[in-house]
Amino acid sequence: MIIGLTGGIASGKSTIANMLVERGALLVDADQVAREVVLPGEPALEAIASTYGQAVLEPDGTLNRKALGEIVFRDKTKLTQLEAITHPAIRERMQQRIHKYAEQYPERLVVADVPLLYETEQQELYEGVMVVYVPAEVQIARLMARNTVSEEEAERRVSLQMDIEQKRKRADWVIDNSGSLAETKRQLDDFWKSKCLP
Ligand SMILES: CC(C)(COP(=O)(O)OP(=O)(O)OC[C@H]1O[C@@H](n2cnc3c(N)ncnc32)[C@H](O)[C@@H]1O)[C@@H](O)C(=O)NCCC(=O)NCCS
Ligand SMILES: Nc1ncnc2c1ncn2[C@@H]1O[C@H](COP(=O)(O)OP(=O)(O)OP(=O)(O)O)[C@@H](O)[C@H]1O
Repeated sequence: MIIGLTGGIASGKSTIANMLVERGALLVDADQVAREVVLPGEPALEAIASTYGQAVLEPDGTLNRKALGEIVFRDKTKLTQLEAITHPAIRERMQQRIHKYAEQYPERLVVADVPLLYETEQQELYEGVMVVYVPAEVQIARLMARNTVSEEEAERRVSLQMDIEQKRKRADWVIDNSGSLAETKRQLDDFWKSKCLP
């Protein structure tokens, strides 16, 4: 079984993905793949440097993610431009990895953590989509704490994605992560049992 895992920024996707891996799922993480396609030598990194300038590179030639984030999260046009550079390569690698896992381990759950799954209309690629839900104000508070950004910056990053209430409505399974981690784990146990996973 191959499922998509999504939610809003800082809603807890990685936290939930790790819990599913502890239970035996195999994970393919779009944020991780997004990091791989911009490693030195990759065509996407060259395109980024020529589009945004040398200031988005570290002295050793790797991507300065914070600098690029500050440019693109401030300007939707620039973010769309970055997505046009990176998304085709991310999507291709994700699909290769997902199908390799599914063929190699047909009895196991394969989870694709894709933050922009609904924004990029990828729901049809999966047998179902699990949405990690927290209200927007919790998202903003957790984002401020994790990334040490201002409330204004956190609100802006949240507003660049589809509203989390919309994602919740489209979900096949909703995990409410606004309570304790133990409560979240209990919901995942119920999901695991309902799918008769080993
Ligand atoms: C701008 C970049 C360099 C900032 O890197 P940084 O290390 O600070 O953040 P990180 O990659 O860990 O992303 C954190 C979160 O930001 C959000 N986010 C990332 N990219 C986007 C985007 N294009 N649109 C909206 N939200 C986004 C996601 O919720 C993601 O989980 C990076 O996010 C990036 O390369 N984004 C473009 C590729 C992309 O769309 N990735 C999303 C997964 S497909
Ligand atoms: N139930 C919870 N209670 C308190 N804090 C939590 C809970 N779940 C996650 N967190 C914290 O909230 C922050 C966001 O969680 P996480 O990094 O898993 O989100 P994410 O959806 O993967 O984020 P991103 O979209 O930015 O990749 C982290 O600092 C995490 O430790």
